[in-house]
Amino acid sequence: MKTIPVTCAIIFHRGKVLAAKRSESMDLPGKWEFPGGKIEGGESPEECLIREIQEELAVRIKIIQALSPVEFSYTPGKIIRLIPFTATLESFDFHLLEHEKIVWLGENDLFSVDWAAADLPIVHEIQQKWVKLVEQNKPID
Ligand SMILES: Nc1nc2c([nH]c(=O)n2[C@H]2C[C@H](O)[C@@H](COP(=O)(O)OP(=O)(O)OP(=O)(O)O)O2)c(=O)[nH]1
Repeated sequence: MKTIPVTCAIIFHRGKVLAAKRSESMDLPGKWEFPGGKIEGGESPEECLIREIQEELAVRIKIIQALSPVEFSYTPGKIIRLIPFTATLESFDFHLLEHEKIVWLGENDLFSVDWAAADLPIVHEIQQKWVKLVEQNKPID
């Protein structure tokens, strides 16, 4: 069984988190996710995530903490290991280079988008820890 490690960023800003809609040209078209991507040879999960966010959204992030990884299989013989990290923004000029759109979700609308199945346990974890995570992922002025 092949396991593919994929990192993703839960980006907090002003008490909300960023969700991104996968475009028609991506796998799982139309599903919502936390932006990120597959780990490439030799890089750490954190290096991968900083690179992916720059490539997909053209912003810089600061990684704050790891959440619980999720393993999920969409196709027989292939498991995705989704490795989430919370993060804050270090630059703010978004360009959607791959996704169809982005939205900022607050505590009460976390489940208002059609999440990719692998993301659901992560969204539950965020909801459970919401107040603490918002506090821990505030930029220091
Ligand atoms: N980035 C990301 N991928 C997710 C999430 N949830 C989820 O099931 N996936 C799946 C979708 C894809 O099958 C896989 C990640 O692939 P990707 O297409 O984002 O990775 P990548 O940018 O490195 O793309 P590529 O090498 O295939 O071009 O993981 C998520 O929250 N973020």
